[in-house]
Amino acid sequence: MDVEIPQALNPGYIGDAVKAAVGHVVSGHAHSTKGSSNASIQATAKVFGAIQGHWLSACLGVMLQLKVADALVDHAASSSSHDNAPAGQPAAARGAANGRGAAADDDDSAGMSIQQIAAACGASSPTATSHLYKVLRVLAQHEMLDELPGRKFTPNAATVQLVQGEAPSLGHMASHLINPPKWDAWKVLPQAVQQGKTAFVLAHGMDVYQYGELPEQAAYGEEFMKAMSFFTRHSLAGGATSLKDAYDWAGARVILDVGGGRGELLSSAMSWAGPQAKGLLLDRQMVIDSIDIPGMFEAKGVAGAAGRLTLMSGDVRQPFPQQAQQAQVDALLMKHFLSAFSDEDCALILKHCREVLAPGGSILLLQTLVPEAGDRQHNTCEDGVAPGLFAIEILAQCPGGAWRTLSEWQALFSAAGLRLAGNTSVGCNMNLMVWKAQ
Ligand SMILES: C[S@@+](CC[C@H](N)C(=O)[O-])C[C@H]1O[C@@H](n2cnc3c(N)ncnc32)[C@H](O)[C@@H]1O
Repeated sequence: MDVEIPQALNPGYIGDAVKAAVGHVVSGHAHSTKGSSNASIQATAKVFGAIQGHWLSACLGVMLQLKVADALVDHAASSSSHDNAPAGQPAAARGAANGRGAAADDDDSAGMSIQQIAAACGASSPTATSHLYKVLRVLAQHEMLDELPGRKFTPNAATVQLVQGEAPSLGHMASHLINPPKWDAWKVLPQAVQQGKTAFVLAHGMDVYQYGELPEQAAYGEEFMKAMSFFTRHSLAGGATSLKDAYDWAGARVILDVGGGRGELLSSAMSWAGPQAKGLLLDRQMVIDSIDIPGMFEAKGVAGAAGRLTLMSGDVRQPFPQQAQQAQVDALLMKHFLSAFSDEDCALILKHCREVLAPGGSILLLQTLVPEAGDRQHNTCEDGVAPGLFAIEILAQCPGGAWRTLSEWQALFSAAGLRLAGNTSVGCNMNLMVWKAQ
């Protein structure tokens, strides 16, 4: 049924006086036409969208830091276990299934009241509860959770993903990306751009990896690693072609993952390559020390992983360790890794990569591609990742780094004597680029 919205309440309604004023400001003429005023309103809407994106991110930061998603999902799970609803079914869905409606106010299981949430999040003074309510209300308007009548909230599909538990999740990724140390960097972005510096270094006096190695930032470092493990698994999900099908893994006897994190990708590659494959992983010492071989490799069916795996610590700007030099690598993986380095460092790293490749071996570059200039169709990936914005996130954190366009990668690789032998979209935001010696 169509409902007529009174003009005064309709945000799309703009009175004639306002139209005239906007037309005057934009065109410099008092006699604005309808077309020009609409165009200017649309342009204004884009600017407000950009401004408000920053505020929405700050509100999401509140939800993450106060662990609101964890409280809501825990509450829904414990409510579910108290009645005969199917296990794991959220309270709201259960209310609907019972025929009482999800918004049953008197039913403690139909969502959590703002007072309960505030108490669980350490924000229980009346003013804090009122602040939190307003933040959660706007997050509900943006579908991060659902609001019910009576200032109650229930988890939805996004809330469930924002839980920051033991297993790597979108919650860890979101918290990592919008946590205070990163905000410090965004605050000084204008100066960093003007001075050609790295914003994170300007804000903290060190790069993001050095920061994560500080003993007092252990939780930050751990969250970063969980965020990366989540993003690897996520980026390769969905899409028309899977990474498993996009490459002849059976032909890879030796696989090296450079900057491979905790082995999320290498363990999958080894499981696809079969029981004869050997794996090597190169990363920083603190990452190598945190790798759980049974939990990551054996769990994915890489039988006898400990005997087939070589874990190496080192800095990729130095020649790779001896074990890699002797390995004759068939498939050298780099996922969301090379993008952290400047063009000069990339040239050095590619030289080191070439030194360990077997004749005929391939470099498998897995990156989210920034669209080429003028290509507006690929501004946003299927999962909402905007590669051009992520490019700035990396630019702000990693000296000289940025996500790049295909032609920018081609320039770097061809200068290193490598040619593009294949480029396939794999997963929801990822391309597999295969490079071979020219
Ligand atoms: C963005 S993460 C990507 C990890 C993994 N490839 C993935 O996609 O999940 C970058 C990785 O590079 C490692 N790294 C950063 N600088 C490095 C360096 N100079 N030498 C070796 N590893 C480095 C980090 O420890 C981290 O594990």
